[in-house]
Amino acid sequence: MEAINFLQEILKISLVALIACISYYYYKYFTRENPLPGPFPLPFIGNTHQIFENHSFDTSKFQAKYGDLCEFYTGSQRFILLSNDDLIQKIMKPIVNGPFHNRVNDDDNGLNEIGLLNTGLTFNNNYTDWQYHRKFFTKVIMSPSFIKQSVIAVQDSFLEMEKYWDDLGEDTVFEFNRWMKQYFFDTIFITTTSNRACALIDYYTKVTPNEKSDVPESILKESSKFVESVDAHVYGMQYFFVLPRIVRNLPGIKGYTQYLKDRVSWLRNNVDNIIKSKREEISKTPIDQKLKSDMLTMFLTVNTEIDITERIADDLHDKPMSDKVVQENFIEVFGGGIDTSSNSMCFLVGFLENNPKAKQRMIEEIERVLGKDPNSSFTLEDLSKLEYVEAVIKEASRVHSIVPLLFKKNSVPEVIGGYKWSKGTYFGLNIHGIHKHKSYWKNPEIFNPDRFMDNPESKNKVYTFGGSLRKCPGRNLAMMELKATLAMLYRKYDIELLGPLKEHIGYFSWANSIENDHQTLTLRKRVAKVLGVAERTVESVLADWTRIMTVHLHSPKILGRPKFQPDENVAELLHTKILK
Ligand code: HEM
Repeated sequence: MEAINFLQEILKISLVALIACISYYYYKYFTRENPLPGPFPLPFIGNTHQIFENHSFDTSKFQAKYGDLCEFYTGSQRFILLSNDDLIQKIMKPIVNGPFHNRVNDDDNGLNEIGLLNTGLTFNNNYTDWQYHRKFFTKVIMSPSFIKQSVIAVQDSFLEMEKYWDDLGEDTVFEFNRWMKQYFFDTIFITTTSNRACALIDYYTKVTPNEKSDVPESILKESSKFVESVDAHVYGMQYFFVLPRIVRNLPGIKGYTQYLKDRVSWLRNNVDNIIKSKREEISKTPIDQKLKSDMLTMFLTVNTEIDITERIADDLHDKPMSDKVVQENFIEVFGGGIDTSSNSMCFLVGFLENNPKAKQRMIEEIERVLGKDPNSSFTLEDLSKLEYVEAVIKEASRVHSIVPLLFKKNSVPEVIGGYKWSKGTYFGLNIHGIHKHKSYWKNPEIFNPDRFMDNPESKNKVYTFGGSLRKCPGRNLAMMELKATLAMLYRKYDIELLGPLKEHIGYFSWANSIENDHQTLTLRKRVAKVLGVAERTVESVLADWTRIMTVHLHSPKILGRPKFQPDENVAELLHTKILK
């Protein structure tokens, strides 16, 4: 009897606590600053249940129902949704330490839980730290010399991928999204570390389980886990930011929350090992020998006696970077540069295959600028002449925004949309909605790259890479990679799309839409047997990769300088032996 009474008391107290929480939630809701139209939120979860659809974070329906200036809630966090260009102008201004510099609050519990707050770039609210890290990205990734070097890496990765495609044969059905993911992973890895990641060969061995690979299984497994963990990291950023703590810890969801945490922590440990290997490689390099100029070497040598960064450091940051800081920045490159580029390629192929005229015009430009021989190599200068290809990329990213929603918050009270907002208000910039807004775009639903050729000003209205000082630092690299990949694919292959890509839009689709979906196609070489020399080239490039196989993700055995410098070696192969 006593036990029942006790339980009844507990129940009563819980009920009172629940009613108090709900009352407080709605008290805050009904007394909120500048009430705007928007869906009515539920206690604890807000509108989270209305936002998720098909694994997507879809806010366009709010714009359709409530207009260009409206609101929604995730948990108790309110977001002001801005869906036209005029509303975001002030936020997108590049102002030093400006009022909209940060994306999240200093005390964001989700990002804190997964260790992403105030580290690296994306969620770093400490302006001086952010500025210092950003310098590396700007000086390295945006620099023409880095991009030039990357043009070679992209061509090498493509050659490797083609070799696998050739082996699979023309009637094979390809899951293009998966190939693209591995391809961009390998490309980014080699340009940032000078080492090979083996993601392509790992995927190839997965689709051909009966074939024996030269690469040890342990390395392939490691590579797989690395790719999976980068995915978890990108997805985790959004998951922990958007989902309220109470939802993350619900039975059934909690296990997944833990899985994401475990993967991110695996990634950190693994990157630490890569850093250690690189440190050792650097320390074993004779003083009179030039160090490689990859991004990781720059991070590790800054403010040391062997600094190769040409004084990137400043008075505020005159100490070498700790492994922890290097790790965070290094992971951001992967987080920012793989899904975005591979998803872009999938949408590009989807649009081009459904728009034969645009495709034809693009192929003509590629052949005119790069020459008719589909195997000839090209440079950054060549790529810069591909104006129509660039228009195609911009238009595809307009019709299907790769990052459809951006978050910004104000650090001081600000006026937006005619309302004064207290500091710490969250603004959701509905890029998808702005890219399709009828007031700015004629026939916005139609894929028409000509709009960028006829009216170059249109490009200023596209926010593929965001805006403000935080505009994507990987944009030059990404644009080069997309142009190069489109050129290599379309100068050689006829593509048959076997099914439409589902129209996922929304923030979560940034990482996962293509993962949940499958873009299947077949590839047929247009100029099938012209290869001759080049076919041997592919073989020799691969043979060299195999010889330098001791250079892999993080094995301590690789320490010391490999006999071959993969980048220089392949570059030499491509540019001296083959092209001359
Ligand atoms: C098609 C490819 C890409 C797209 C569409 C894309 C898009 C974006 C967008 C929209 C932002 C947010 C900007 C803002 O808040 O206004 C961003 C930020 C960022 N991107 Fe990219 N990106 C791409 C490729 C890359 C690559 C290749 C890298 C790295 C090598 C990269 C690294 C980053 C980083 C580190 C940030 C955070 C910058 C900061 O907060 O200062 N991205 N990107």
